[in-house]
This record gives sequence, structure tokens and C-alpha cells, in this order.
Amino acid sequence: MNQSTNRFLDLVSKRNAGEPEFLQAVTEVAESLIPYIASQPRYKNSKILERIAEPERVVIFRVAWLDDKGEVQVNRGFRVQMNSAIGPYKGGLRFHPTVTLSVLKFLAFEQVFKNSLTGLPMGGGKGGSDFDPKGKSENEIMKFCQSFMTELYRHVGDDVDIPAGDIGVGKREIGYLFGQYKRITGTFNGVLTGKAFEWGGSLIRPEATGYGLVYFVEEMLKDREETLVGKKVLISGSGNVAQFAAEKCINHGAKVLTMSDSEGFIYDPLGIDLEKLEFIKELKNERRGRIKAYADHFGCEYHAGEKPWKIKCDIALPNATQNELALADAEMLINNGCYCVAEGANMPCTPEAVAAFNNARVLYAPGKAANAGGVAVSGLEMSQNSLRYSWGREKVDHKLKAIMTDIHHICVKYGKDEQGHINYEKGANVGGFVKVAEAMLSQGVV
Ligand SMILES: NC(=O)C1=CN([C@@H]2O[C@H](COP(=O)(O)OP(=O)(O)OC[C@H]3O[C@@H](n4cnc5c(N)ncnc54)[C@H](OP(=O)(O)O)[C@@H]3O)[C@@H](O)[C@H]2O)C=CC1
Ligand SMILES: O=C(O)CCC(=O)C(=O)O
Repeated sequence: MNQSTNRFLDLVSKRNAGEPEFLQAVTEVAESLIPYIASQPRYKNSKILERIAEPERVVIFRVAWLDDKGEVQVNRGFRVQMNSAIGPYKGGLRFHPTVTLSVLKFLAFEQVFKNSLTGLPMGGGKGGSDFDPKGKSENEIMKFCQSFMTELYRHVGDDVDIPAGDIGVGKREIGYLFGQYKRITGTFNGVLTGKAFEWGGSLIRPEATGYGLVYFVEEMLKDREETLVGKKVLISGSGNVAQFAAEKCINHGAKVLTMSDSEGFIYDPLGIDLEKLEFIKELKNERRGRIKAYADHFGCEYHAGEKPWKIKCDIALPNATQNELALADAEMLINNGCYCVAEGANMPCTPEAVAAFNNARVLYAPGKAANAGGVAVSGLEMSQNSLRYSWGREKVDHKLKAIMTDIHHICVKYGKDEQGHINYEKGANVGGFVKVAEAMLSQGVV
């Protein structure tokens, strides 16, 4: 690490003490960006990176609600409005007991670069709550969402800040949040994305993150003149991103061997086919059950309390949560011949794991590039809402594919080294930064 990077990180560490996830995300970006910024005095003198690493605004609020027993419950709500240089704040809401300010600041920071990479006019934000949806009744979920929006509504708007889903927030929660926003403001607009199609959602938004991830992987493989056909793929997670990444992999001829949840993973050596995937979708989206039920039903291995990275594969797609793939996991993957890792989740690989992949010349794509398809189609949902119109499936899918291909080109443009190796991490960081930096320069010191 050079001196400027050290100085910058010292400053950020002091200002954000006790926020390990945020510091991890900023460090990862600073390491590849600061050498680039050194060659661009305009960015350096205007302290663009220093400003990007400081949220424009953070809102923290109480969410009190009544559970089914009539008891008062209290949670904490957040919205981090990180950067609005290229458009209104945009990014998901996460409902999970591990949510802290640090987690949401890391996610909002990543979102700034990711949204820029999509080429669409969206700034970066993220929000959520430490509310745990697991084990809650339908009524409790609705009550919580209504109380959450009763505070959040004053900070968001279709030209101001447009939240969407993330862990623990899907179509159901977006529905309750939207209903409450409409009730309070008396307006029907595109304040949230990830809405159901019938009332303003975009086709392909549910599929977009997983499909986009696979389109990105296909671009990575093209450089080796390969396709997904016959490739063995490990997937972690079994939520929104994991389900549709699995679906696209299967449809494009790959063999998906694993899926997981926070309690363990299933290993199906025959491959999860579309019919078995339907079982998982129903299990997770309707019955809200555990992944173990798959192993019980189809008679395959279940590894309680473990992650899938010890299984031999060609491609690994971590699609669950941050820091779910550590150095020892990366070493197992590399030793077992895995040569492509693309992040469907945000920051799932620890810095040590990423360094191991880069040293071993594994094709490694960071989430801010590889999982940008979700927010990209959210951007397209915003366009359709503005037009008061809905595009067909094929049109949205076509645009998603084009955006993922463009992001791949950007990563190659800024990330290819003299030996021809593509450092996607550097490519995504520099490529995402330039557009935001130029906008900030144009808009003066704010
Ligand atoms: N939804 C989207 O459009 C986008 C999502 N992402 C990222 O993708 C990842 C997954 O999100 P999404 O699929 O939407 O979320 P879901 O809530 O639909 O699914 C999350 C999955 O991850 C598992 N999981 C959550 N926390 C942990 C943990 N601590 N350890 C192990 N497994 C865990 C869950 O298991 P369990 O059910 O047991 O909790 C579940 O299988 C997140 O990192 C998110 O930020 C990125 C871009 C867009
Ligand atoms: O669709 C969106 O606005 C949010 C997607 C998201 O939260 C993410 O990209 O991590």
C-alpha cells in the first residue's frame, strides 16, 4: 500500500471507527483507485474520493410496532444516502438481524460504483433494519413494513431516493411498503422498484440480478473461448439472486451442484434441474422453509453448518451475504480447479480470498460489476414508470444483457494488465468512479 493510500485510509478509519464492513469496502476500492487518481490531479485536488467515502446523509429512526400478542416491538431503521452526483439515491432495503450502520454504509458505498457502471442515471443509497422477518406472521411483516415506511416516506421520493429489495425484502415487503407510502402521501408513483408487474413493476426485475450475473460470467468465459455448457457450478444462498442465477445456469447447459441457506448446504451430484429448482422456489418463497428439506425430499447430501466451497467445481457463485467466502475457502476452490468466481452477493469474498484468486489468476468478478443487473433493471423500471408504460419481457431482458456486456467492456478497458490478465476489481472500481467523479467536478464543491 502506498503512502497516499495509507493516509486516506487512516482518515477514513478514524472517522468511521467501529465500522469494519464499511472500512473493508473502502479499503478495497482505495487500493485500486488511489494509484489511478495519482495520475489524475483534477480528482486528487478536488478530494473526490474523500467526498465519495462520506455519506451525503444518514437517517436513523425508531420503528415501533405491535406483534401478534399485542406486545410492543422496537427496531432500528436506516437510510444511507451516499451519493447523488449522477442521479437520485438508489439501492435496496435489507431486513436482517445483522443490519448495522456499518453494513449499510458498505452497501451504499458499493452501490455508488455499481449504479454508475450500469450507465443509468442513478446515485447510490442503501437502507434497512435489524428486524428479523424469520418466524414472523404475515400480519407482523405488514405491521413492521407500515411502521418503517411511516418514517421513511419523508426521506424518499421518485426523484429523490428510490429504495428496492435486498436480503429479507422481496415482492411481499415492497407491496406493504408501497401501500403505506401511497396511503400517507396520496400519490401513486415509482418511489420503490421491485413492485409487482400488475401495479408498476418491471418484467424481469425478480430475475435480473441472477440472470445478469450469469450473462456477466458468460462474457468472462468468452475470453477463454468457453461457454457454460457442461460446467460444474457451486451456488451459495437460495434466495432471490441464487434462484435465478441457478435457473439461468441450468438453461444455459451448466450443472448446478449446490445451494445453501444460513443453516447449511445441499450437494446434489446429479445437478439441480428446473423441476428441482421449482421445489426450492416454492420452499423458500412460499413455505419459507429450510434448504435441508431439499435433501430430505430428493435424497442427496446435506452439510449442516457448512458452506459449499469444498465441492469440486469450475465456477463458484457466492450469492448469500458478505464475507461468506474466506481465504481457506478460496484455497480449497483453487486447489480443486475452480477458475471463475463471480459475486452475486455484495462483498461475499473476504479481502484475503480475493487476493488468493488474483494471485492464482482465477477469473474473479466483484459484486459491483457482476450483480449490477438487479439495480440496472430497477433503473429500467424507473424509466417505464416515468413513461407510464410497460415493456415486454424480451425487450427488458435484451437491455439487461446489453448492460452486463457493457459493464464487462468497462472492466476490461480499465482492468487489463500488460500480460493480458483482466483485474475485474480494478476495472470496476476505476470504471465506476470516473463517471461519478466527472459529475462531482461539474457540480462544484458540495
Ligand atoms: N435482490 C437483489 O436484487 C440484489 C441482491 N444482491 C445481494 O445478493 C445477496 C443475496 O440477496 P437476495 O438473494 O436478494 O436475498 P434473499 O433474502 O432473497 O436471500 C438471501 C439468502 O442468503 C442467505 N443468507 C443470508 N444471510 C446469511 C448468512 N449470514 N449466512 C449464510 N447465508 C445467509 C439466506 O439464508 P436464510 O434464508 O437462512 O437467511 C438466503 O438463502 C445479498 O448480498 C444482496 O445484497 C445484490 C444485488 C441485487
Ligand atoms: O434494485 C435496486 O435498487 C437495489 C439493488 C441492490 O440493492 C443492490 O444492487 O445491491
